[in-house]
Amino acid sequence: MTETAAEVSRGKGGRSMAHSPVKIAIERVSKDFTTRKATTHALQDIDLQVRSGELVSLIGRSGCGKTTLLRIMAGLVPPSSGNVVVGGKQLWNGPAVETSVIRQLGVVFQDPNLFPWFDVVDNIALPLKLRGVGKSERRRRATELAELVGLGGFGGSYPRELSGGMRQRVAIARALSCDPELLLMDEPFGALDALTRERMNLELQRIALATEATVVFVTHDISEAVFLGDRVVQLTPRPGRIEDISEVSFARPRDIDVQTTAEFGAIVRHLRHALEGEM
Ligand SMILES: Nc1ncnc2c1ncn2[C@@H]1O[C@H](COP(=O)(O)OP(=O)(O)OP(=O)(O)O)[C@@H](O)[C@H]1O
Repeated sequence: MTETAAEVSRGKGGRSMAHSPVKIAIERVSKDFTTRKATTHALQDIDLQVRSGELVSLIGRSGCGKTTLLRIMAGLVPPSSGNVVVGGKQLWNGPAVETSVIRQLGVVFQDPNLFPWFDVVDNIALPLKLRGVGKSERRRRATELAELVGLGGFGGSYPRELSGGMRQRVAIARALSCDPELLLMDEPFGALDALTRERMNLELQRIALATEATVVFVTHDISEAVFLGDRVVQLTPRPGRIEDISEVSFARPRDIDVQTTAEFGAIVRHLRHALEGEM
């Protein structure tokens, strides 16, 4: 972290996670993809701890391995080496995942992946259905979550009747339906226009504070990363290694106007220079 960014992160009176327990620990994780033609070294020796209730943004140039790292954390792609420990339990056992750990996770991708023939409530309730929760209880919970993500009154609407931002809210509510302790998000707002994205950033912050979820958030957008993150983790180009971790200590809830402050600008500039330095 540069001196400027370090100075910015001190003295803002933001929340400190130093004493919260570690929710997810990534320990010397490396990942190679081997195809018939070549081997791609996607990630190398990633060490990162995210504390309970913390919101960590993950940035880096295209192809540096952000999605791969998130998918390893989500139990979707096994690491080639290293460990992922969630709430003290090992996620990966060779290529197999520990299902009790997976149950602590909620995952949101850029594409909301909703079922077109289910209404909002049924889309949100799907993970509960898969876990055998009874119909009235899952509809009650899904309706509550629809309210939480600002979709009160849209429970009976179908995905085709919703805007992109509303669909993404459904995906977030669905990810929250099983009360995940850890929310993993891969460019969830990447396809939205700038204003909707700004609103969704505020919503996500509100939801994260309300649910006390720990969040890891992948984005290409430096301002979004700084606005949302307690820390911004930057990966190097392939193979992805941790290049920089910047602390962002603005108090929460953050107002969108924080982006106009000199301190915010200084952190964004620091990260932009670090990314440009990699070219
Ligand atoms: N299933 C796969 N098989 C082979 N190579 C893969 C596979 N998945 C990812 N890769 C390679 O791993 C590297 C990292 O990809 P990844 O999608 O994680 O990057 P990223 O940082 O998320 O990129 P972007 O910002 O463009 O989404 C890339 O070189 C990619 O081609």
